[in-house]
Amino acid sequence: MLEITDLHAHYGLSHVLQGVTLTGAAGEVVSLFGRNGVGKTTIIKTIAGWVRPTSGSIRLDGADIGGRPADRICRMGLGIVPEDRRIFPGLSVLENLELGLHQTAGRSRSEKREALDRVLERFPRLKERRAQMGTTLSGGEQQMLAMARVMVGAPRVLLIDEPTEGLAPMIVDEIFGIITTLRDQGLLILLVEQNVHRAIAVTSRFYAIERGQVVFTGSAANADDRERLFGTIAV
Ligand SMILES: Nc1ncnc2c1ncn2[C@@H]1O[C@H](COP(=O)(O)OP(=O)(O)OP(=O)(O)O)[C@@H](O)[C@H]1O
Repeated sequence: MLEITDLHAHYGLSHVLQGVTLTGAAGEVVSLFGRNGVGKTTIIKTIAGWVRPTSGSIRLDGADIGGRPADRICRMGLGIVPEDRRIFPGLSVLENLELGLHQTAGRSRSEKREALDRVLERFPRLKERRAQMGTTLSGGEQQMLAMARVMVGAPRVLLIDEPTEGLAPMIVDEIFGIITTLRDQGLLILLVEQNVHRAIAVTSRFYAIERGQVVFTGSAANADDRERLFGTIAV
C-alpha cells in the first residue's frame, strides 16, 4: 500500500534523510522509533508532501506521490495528524472539522455531511463542544480534534506524529483505542510515538531510525526484535 524506497531529504545543506526504505500494508500499524532529532518527523512530513524529497520514491497503492503537493496527496487518501496539531485559531470545533471535508475528492455534499456526522458521533466530547473555539480546547481534546478532522476525509493511510505527547494517561488510553479501531477497520497507520511500550502493543512492524537511516526493522510480536529495539533506542 505504502512503499518508500531510498528516500533522501535535506533542510538546506543538512542531509536529514539518508536513504530510508520502508513499507506498510492495509490494516497494520507501522511505527518509527528513534531518539530525538533522528528524522522521524521529517519522514512523515516528506511522505505527506510538506518537505520535498531530494531523491527516492514514495508510492501509494502504486502511484508515485513523491514531491507532489500536500493537498493532492491528501485527496489521494493519505492523511496526516501533525505533532503540533494545527488547530486553526478563530474557528470553532465544527469549522475545524469542516476543513477536513476539503481533503477528499469525488464525494457528494450529502456524503460529506454523513462523514462529518459519523465523526461527531464517534467523538461525543467534540460534539458537545462543537461551537467552542478549537484553540480553547484542552490539549487532549485538541489532539482528538486533530485526529477527528483527518478522519472526516476518510483516508486509507494515516500518518500520526507523537499523538500522546504531554497528555494525561486516560487520554493516552483513548488515543491508543482510536488508533487500534482505525487499524482494525483496515487503515494503514504510520506512527511516531515516544511512548515505545504503549506503541509497540498496537504495532505489527517497526523501524528503528538513527541519523536519517533505518538501522533495523523488526516485528513487534518477536521478543528478540523488541529487545534489540530497546537496546538501540535505550528505553
Ligand atoms: N525546518 C527545519 N529546518 C532545518 N532543520 C530542521 C527542520 N526541521 C527539522 N530539522 C532538523 O532535522 C533533524 C531531524 O528532525 P526531525 O524533527 O525529523 O527529528 P525527529 O526524529 O522527529 O525528532 P523528535 O523526536 O525530537 O521530534 C534535526 O536535526 C532537526 O533539528
